[in-house]
Amino acid sequence: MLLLPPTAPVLIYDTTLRDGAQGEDISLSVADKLSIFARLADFGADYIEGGWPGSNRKDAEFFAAAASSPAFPRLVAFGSTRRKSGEASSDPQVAALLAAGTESLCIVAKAHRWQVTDILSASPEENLAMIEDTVSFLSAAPNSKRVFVDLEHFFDGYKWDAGYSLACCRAAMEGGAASLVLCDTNGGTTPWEVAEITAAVVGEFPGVGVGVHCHNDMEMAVANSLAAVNAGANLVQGTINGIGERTGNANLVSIIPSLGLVMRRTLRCLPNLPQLTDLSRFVCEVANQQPRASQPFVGKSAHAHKGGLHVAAIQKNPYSYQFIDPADVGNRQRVLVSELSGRQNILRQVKEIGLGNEEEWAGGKASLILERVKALESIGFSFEGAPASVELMLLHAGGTYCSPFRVLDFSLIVQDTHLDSGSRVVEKQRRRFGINGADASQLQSGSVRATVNVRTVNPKILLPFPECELSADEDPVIERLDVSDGNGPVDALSAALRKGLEPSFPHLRGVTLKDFKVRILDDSAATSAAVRVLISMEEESSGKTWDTVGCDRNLISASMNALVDGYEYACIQHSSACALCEEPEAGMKLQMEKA
Ligand SMILES: CC(=O)SCCNC(=O)CCNC(=O)[C@H](O)C(C)(C)COP(=O)(O)OP(=O)(O)OC[C@H]1O[C@@H](n2cnc3c(N)ncnc32)[C@H](O)[C@@H]1OP(=O)(O)O
Ligand SMILES: CC(C)C(=O)C(=O)O
Repeated sequence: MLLLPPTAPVLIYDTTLRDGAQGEDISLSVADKLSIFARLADFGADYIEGGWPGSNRKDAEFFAAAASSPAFPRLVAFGSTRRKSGEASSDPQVAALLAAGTESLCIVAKAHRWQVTDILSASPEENLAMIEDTVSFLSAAPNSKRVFVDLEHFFDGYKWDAGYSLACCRAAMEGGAASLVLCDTNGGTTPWEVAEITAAVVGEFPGVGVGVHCHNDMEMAVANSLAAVNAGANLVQGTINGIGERTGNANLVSIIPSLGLVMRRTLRCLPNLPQLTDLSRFVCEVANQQPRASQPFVGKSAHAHKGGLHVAAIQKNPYSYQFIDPADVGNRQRVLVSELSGRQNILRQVKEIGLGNEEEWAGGKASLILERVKALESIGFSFEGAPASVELMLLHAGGTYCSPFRVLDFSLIVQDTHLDSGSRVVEKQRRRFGINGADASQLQSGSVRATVNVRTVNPKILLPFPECELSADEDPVIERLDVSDGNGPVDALSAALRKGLEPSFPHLRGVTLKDFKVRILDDSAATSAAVRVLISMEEESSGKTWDTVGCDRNLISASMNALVDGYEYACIQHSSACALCEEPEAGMKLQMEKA
């Protein structure tokens, strides 16, 4: 039987700054912690565990620095029970906890008989005394208003000796604990065990706040947290993106929308749910983690539809293949184009780009593009990671669009002149690194020079240049031959192409090549295999990024194709309006056709 009515509020207790920081490769500076704390407070987390002030200087400094924040009352300092055979009043770690000055404190206490005797090497009775003494000492301190007790190994302990684990709860309550937090410390408990045990604790301590803290070792941390709430828990501990010790903690980014949108529980942060995606990405950024595309709710792929049947259905009703509106969590629906697409995938893109003439597209053009996509994917292209290339393919097929430039030819010279005759090239190159002090700059050997011949629109006929009138000897289309050196072939080609384009499209100066990925498609064919190149570019001023694809047996040609798409997409991001014509694209087409 549930103690709390189904709509009862659930408290969100974030431990990103404490348990999250226990994740491998996560190291947060005081400034990082302060920035995450501020975001969590804005988002509406009820409690924010800031760290363990008795553990290290950085955590102690964090609490001192956070004291001036208006959200300080929601900050929780974490520590443990006093050491065995000591007193809470003289335990330095307990003192550090109080020195943090927070209204809320949290202590970890062992709640598994075997862990107490064999790991803590204390008697079961001593452990109970450690819990009660520490909680009552902390609760009696002038500023501390609430003490959470994290009952470590609780579920395993309950299965081992339920009477003892419940005695730990009782000791905490007698000390004055505000909430009993049941922990699946090793992450090996199933959701049905969590539900049964939580219900038993809720039944044993009616009216007492019961929380849950789960680890993800069986990938059950979210399910276990929700099961505990369903069984009567009213507080969930977890971290943003599920970072934490070993395989991580319960992921609040999944728990919060599940509680709010599916289980219909009242949450303080619910009105801010549309900030969830931003919050998740912000924490990734600060914690130096790559956002996971498949992350539920907030990942890039979380609402991306690929299968043709799915896309056809969501055009009729988005809920045919999604259970929430992505905007509820600050994310967006996406439709991918690939060999698994149907006509509706193409028509949806046509609509999104705003190509117009949708009837003509539905009447046959969409099928032609679909066939082209399938044919190209069968020889190695992949369009789902390159939506800008798809958009350009559609624009070109649209009939009114004309490329802002054309590459007429290009060449590359790769030269390494520092090689001794008779020495193997690789050995000579490796020797350059020396034994000590090799650094990345030494990875550059030889030189690369690219030449690109590009035809583009004379900048004089492009806005914002006012002089539309070209003199008789001026051509509306110019051809430029540009040469550039680079760190590698792609860098050199990219630089030479930009040189040719920048006079007509000055905004390209703010565009950078962000990522370059090469995939060998048939590795058994070794150097004769086809290669696929995916390129990401970013416009600094808007932060907009786009991805393009190229495929060829020749790595350089594949790269050049992806680069050309990337720069073409960049050129059309801003008005390249032709001053000779009201319609920019048609005007451009006219000029290019004249040439
Ligand atoms: C389940 C969890 O995630 S709990 C949080 C875990 N987080 C962390 O450990 C991060 C912060 N930790 C630290 O900075 C350090 O480990 C400290 C400061 C806490 C302890 O470091 P040290 O004082 O050097 O302890 P040391 O590494 O020698 O051993 C740990 C001690 O803690 C004791 N201990 C472990 N759990 C508890 C507990 N719940 N209550 C009291 N003491 C405990 C151990 O028995 C051991 O003491 P012993 O050697 O006397 O038996
Ligand atoms: C301290 C507690 C909450 C913990 O991290 C665990 O038991 O996993």
